[in-house]
Amino acid sequence: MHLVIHHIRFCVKDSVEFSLLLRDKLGFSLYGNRKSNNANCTSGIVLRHNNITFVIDERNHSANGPSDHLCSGNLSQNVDTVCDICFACTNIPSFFVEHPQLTKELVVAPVTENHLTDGIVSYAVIKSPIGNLQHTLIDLSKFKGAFLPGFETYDHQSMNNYFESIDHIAYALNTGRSQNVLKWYRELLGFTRLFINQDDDEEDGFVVKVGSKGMRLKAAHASVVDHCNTTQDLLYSTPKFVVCESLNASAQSDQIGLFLSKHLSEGVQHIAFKTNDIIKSVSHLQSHGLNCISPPNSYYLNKSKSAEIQALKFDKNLLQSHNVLVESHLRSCASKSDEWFILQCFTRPVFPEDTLFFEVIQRYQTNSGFGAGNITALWKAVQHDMFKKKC
Ligand SMILES: O=C(O)C(=O)Cc1ccc(O)cc1
Repeated sequence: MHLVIHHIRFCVKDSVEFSLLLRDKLGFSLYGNRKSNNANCTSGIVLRHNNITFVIDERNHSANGPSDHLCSGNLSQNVDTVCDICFACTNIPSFFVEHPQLTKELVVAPVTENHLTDGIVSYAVIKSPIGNLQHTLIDLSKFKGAFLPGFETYDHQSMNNYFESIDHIAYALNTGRSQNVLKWYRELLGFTRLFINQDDDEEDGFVVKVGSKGMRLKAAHASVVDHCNTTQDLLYSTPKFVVCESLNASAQSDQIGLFLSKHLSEGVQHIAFKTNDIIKSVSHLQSHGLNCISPPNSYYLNKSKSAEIQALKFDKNLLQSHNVLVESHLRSCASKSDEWFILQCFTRPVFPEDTLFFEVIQRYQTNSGFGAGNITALWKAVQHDMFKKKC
């Protein structure tokens, strides 16, 4: 099954406030709203930024949204959170036939076909293996309407261009759970393992260890189809997940443990936006008051990092003032084809519970992996940032 992320749905206490943050600080535009008979309804705000679409719903314990489950529901959340990652795909009925393991308990809404004036929409909703998160599968190949049935859309000329698409989504998991979560995505949605970098071991994943603390990371991506033109196209729109677990099951003293205790379950820890000009993107965040995490002081002072930055012909001061991390592989001679670099910057958490954060990533000649050095630097920076209040 070929999957593309259609939208990500959030469930928050105050949808207007979170939408304002996304609009003012991250440059999202208002694209639509869920139609409602209630004039005061603030749920179902649709925001767009290039190829990224978010739907913002409000937490609600008494009513769980319209009963048809079409990109709604799962609102009974105790904290602000990502509650649904919706995949556009085709052939949903055969997906269910091929996966008899999808028992009733795992299906939130069975395959439903809606015949509308704008065409036909088929969808189903399944529970993901992760905490409070569900996946909507939606087939819009026979739908000619704007966004989705049940939503009204607006013209949005003021489209910003700070981010192009979603590069990857990271999940925070309980210790020991990565293998089962990846197995679920492999067996049900046909994901394949993606190696984080050359130090990633098939079984053990990529381990970051600083002192007695650390985390284990593994990654996977959805299968790619062969009707795209280039490998670039293939990975561009393909969902990619990174799963992260603490090395220490009882730790609340690390960022994964702290996420789990504040989020009250496993869930989406960060969403990475791809850009082709990280300085422009981060300048926008900074000038609109969305702070990014500063790497440790020693990061830019390190001699080999300075040499790496110089070899890439980047301005070290500019990178430092924008809190941008750098990782590269440059060949000094012969073929330039295996040169690559990754530039990354991470925002502070955006929810009141200090859970979800965003990442901005710029890639050159690498579509998938993550630099070992950048991950370790981020781990140190986040540890410092999250726990300095407690010191
Ligand atoms: O580098 C990335 O973008 C990753 O996704 C890896 C990662 C995952 C979780 C962390 O807390 C820090 C880094």
